[in-house]
Amino acid sequence: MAMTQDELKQAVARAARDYIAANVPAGSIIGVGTGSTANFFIDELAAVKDRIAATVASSEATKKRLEGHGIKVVDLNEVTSMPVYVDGADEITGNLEMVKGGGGALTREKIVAAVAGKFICVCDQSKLVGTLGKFPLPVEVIPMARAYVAREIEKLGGKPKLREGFTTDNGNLILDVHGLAIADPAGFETKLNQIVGVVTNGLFACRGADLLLLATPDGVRQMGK
Ligand SMILES: O=C(CO)[C@H](O)[C@H](O)COP(=O)(O)O
Repeated sequence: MAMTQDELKQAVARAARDYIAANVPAGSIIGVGTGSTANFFIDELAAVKDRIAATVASSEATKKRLEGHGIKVVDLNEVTSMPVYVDGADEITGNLEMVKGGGGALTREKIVAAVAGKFICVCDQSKLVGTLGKFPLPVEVIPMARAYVAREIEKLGGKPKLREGFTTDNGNLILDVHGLAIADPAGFETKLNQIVGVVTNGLFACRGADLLLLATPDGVRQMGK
């Protein structure tokens, strides 16, 4: 019988847990992402929680779920060394460039990932794409800059749509940018960051993932290292 998407997410979450148990020194601090795949990972991490010192959460939702399992969560400012950050993605290429932020946690995700030695992306095979941009690209904006940023994004060829009724953990808004086919992810990431009022965009290409664990019906494939 074909595996469901949730079964694939569960399988990749287990593979990430096993990777940590085998490769990350005992007593490490682990960065943890946001979303449904990250949630499966959190549930798996609970089984090896005695091996890790603590975690850093990329959202309030993740913090709540980690603490629900009795896993310690610390403030990123207390952390100087974090070997790995584990998170999902909305899209990822074979070069391990990603679109993230479907759950709206992109800014904290990018910050926690920046501190980590290695970004481990956990996905089911539906997320692997040739070109990024079919999934609307989330851009977090300061509320007073919303209309200006939207006009500037239109000049770059995107169609921004305000995520209605949504406020980020940082008190900002999300514009989801439709109609993109992103040929140069790192260049476009940098260009969007130049627009005044943009806090973060959901392209993770200047710093992409280091290792992709990709769940397929034939098992979990590894790309990168
Ligand atoms: O970037 C994210 C949240 O901001 C998630 O990693 C991304 O949306 C993937 O989520 P899921 O695992 O639920 O498909």
